[in-house]
Amino acid sequence: QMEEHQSTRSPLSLFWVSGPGSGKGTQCANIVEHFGYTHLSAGDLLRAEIKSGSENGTMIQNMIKEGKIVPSEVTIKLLKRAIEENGNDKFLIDGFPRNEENRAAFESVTGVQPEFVLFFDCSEEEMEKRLLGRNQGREDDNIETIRKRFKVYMESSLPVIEYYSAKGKVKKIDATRPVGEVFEAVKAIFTKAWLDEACVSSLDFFP
Ligand SMILES: Nc1ncnc2c1ncn2[C@@H]1O[C@H](COP(=O)(O)OP(=O)(O)OP(=O)(O)O)[C@@H](O)[C@H]1O
Ligand SMILES: Nc1ccn([C@H]2C[C@H](O)[C@@H](COP(=O)(O)O)O2)c(=O)n1
Ligand SMILES: [Mg+2]
Repeated sequence: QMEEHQSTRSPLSLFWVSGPGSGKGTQCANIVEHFGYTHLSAGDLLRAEIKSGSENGTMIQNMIKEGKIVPSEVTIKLLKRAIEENGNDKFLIDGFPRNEENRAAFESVTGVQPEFVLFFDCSEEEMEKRLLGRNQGREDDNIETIRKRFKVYMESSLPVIEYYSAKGKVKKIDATRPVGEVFEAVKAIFTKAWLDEACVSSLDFFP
């Protein structure tokens, strides 16, 4: 059982919840370079855990192959460690929260609420085409696993987007467009968020 609210730091975090193959990994380098966020992909952390030969490795590998969501306790421990080991105070957390359990557990363990939630809207047809053409040797880039991942996305991840949408926190981008156009839309959102933040700080300064 993880202790709650262990960390004294309260970094700014953004969640990035979108369908498999919608283009998150492709856009992250640009966001890191232009806006200074540290990109943390829950999927990458889980894959690294498999490679490291950890005791959970086989369980994680089997779940990823089946397109299932790994128990929150495991994923949050990895995210929390990555945040604590990093000196940055701005994190873009990709592929998380994937379901209601992920969301509620992260909140109760870290006490952190996302500033906003980035949502790449992309058709299933386009995402399937992209995943089948990805060619990065991922064990879940096969049509059987892809179909399972889409089902889990619809049933478990979309409700999380709806949850944040009701709180006015979702920034939606049409991700079906070419990479450059998607980045232009991303840039507009991050620039606005940056200006809003600067505005709040200057109000603090000149009350
Ligand atoms: N806007 C785009 N137009 C066409 N192809 C794209 C676009 N964005 C990404 N791709 C391609 O689609 C594939 C999947 O992209 P990427 O790995 O970035 O998706 P992802 O959202 O991170 O997926 P996952 O959730 O499975 O990690 C890659 O081969 C990438 O080159
Ligand atoms: N919060 C998460 C994130 C990812 N996973 C597992 C299940 C996913 O299908 C797989 C790949 O993730 P991706 O790289 O596509 O973001 O990793 C999870 O269980 N929980
Ligand atoms: Mg990815």
